[in-house]
Amino acid sequence: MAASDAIDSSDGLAAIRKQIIEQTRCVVVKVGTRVLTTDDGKLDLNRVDILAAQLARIADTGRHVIMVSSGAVGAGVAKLKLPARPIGIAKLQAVAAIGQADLIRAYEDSLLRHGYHAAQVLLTKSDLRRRSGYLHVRNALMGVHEYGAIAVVNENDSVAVAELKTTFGDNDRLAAHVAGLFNDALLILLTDVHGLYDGHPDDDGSQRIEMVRDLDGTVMSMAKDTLSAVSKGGMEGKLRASRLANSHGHPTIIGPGRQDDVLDRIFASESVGTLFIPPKRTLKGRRRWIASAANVQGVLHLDAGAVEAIRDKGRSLLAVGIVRVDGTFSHGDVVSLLTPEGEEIARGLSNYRSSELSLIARRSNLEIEAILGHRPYENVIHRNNLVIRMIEN
Ligand SMILES: Nc1ncnc2c1ncn2[C@@H]1O[C@H](COP(=O)(O)OP(=O)(O)O)[C@@H](O)[C@H]1O
Ligand SMILES: N[C@@H](CCC(=O)OP(=O)(O)O)C(=O)O
Repeated sequence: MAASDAIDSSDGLAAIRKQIIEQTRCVVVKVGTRVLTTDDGKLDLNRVDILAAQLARIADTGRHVIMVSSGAVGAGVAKLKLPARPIGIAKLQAVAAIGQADLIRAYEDSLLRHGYHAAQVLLTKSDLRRRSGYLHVRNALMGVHEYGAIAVVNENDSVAVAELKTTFGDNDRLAAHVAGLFNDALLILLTDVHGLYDGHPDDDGSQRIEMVRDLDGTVMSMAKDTLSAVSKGGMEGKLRASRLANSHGHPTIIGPGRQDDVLDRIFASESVGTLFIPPKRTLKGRRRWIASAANVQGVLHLDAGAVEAIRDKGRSLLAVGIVRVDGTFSHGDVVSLLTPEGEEIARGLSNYRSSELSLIARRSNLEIEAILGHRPYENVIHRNNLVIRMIEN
């Protein structure tokens, strides 16, 4: 059972926290560059040590613990004594590769003092796009846990060219995707503030929000980021990652990474950071992958009748309701479904490739065989392979 199935959000805050911790079997902790860097720009080995001790205590309870750690670029800049982060992608990639060695060594040294090995896992989003890659990453992370080690994940910066065009990728989001590989997971995003504030964190009147039940536009608008050279995602990125994790059924906590006992306190169910509670209805397994991890290969523009059929009546998608097909895709690829107004309402696995779909769009099932010479499927997307609305990028 996913944690969210049993969380009654009418309970008091303390009871909800307790219930979430009791139900958590897998913990994904993400720590940002700001938390891991000392004032003089070096990798903060003391902070790694403090976090490692707490990760080990959580792992001692039998839970599957995964650390997603930024800081490779920062560590590389410090090691090479560069005056600032380089600008060009190739140089950034090289600096990340050089700094990653220090980062993983710091985790290995610290975790080993508490009886755990660190396992370096470098991922790009494309590793999760194919269903087979998604399952392999999950199996590898399970294997690391079964060997009694703790995975330390970072984006594979030196090869993640697509994500790197303008900036480094976003580890908050990567962490939400990693949590999405498992059931009963809790995502913890550690940063340099105490959680989400209801105004700018530097304003005296701003208050920490303890719990968010519905991560809607009003909550999103609380992010007041002025992005720095050090971190790229900002609070908005953390909120998007929280919403993604929530859509998988995973509670998320944005908490203070520089508080020495932050993880111990979270696992003692204390009111630390901001807790985001998932909705009761969430996605599982393959449908979760379709909605958020898979690469979208094409777009189907639907007419109003098709929108009504799939959204309101729970039907499969038929060719007759497709007005236009964009993109080049194969049978089994994930496509995005748009309303006549251009709004994305669903994603699904197409039974037909794009060249076939362009020919049979707007046509009834009776005509398909005459056009294609065969009709392998009754529908273009079966309702079991269709995810309506609960889409997070
Ligand atoms: N409403 C808000 N509440 C708290 N922090 C906010 C808010 N809006 C923007 N921020 C900023 O978000 C920053 C944390 O995000 P980020 O810079 O990405 O950190 P990290 O390196 O830890 O990933 C904080 O330092 C803070 O200045
Ligand atoms: N992968 C990069 C960090 C990317 C990232 O998301 O950074 P941050 O916003 O500090 O969590 C690195 O290790 O430097």
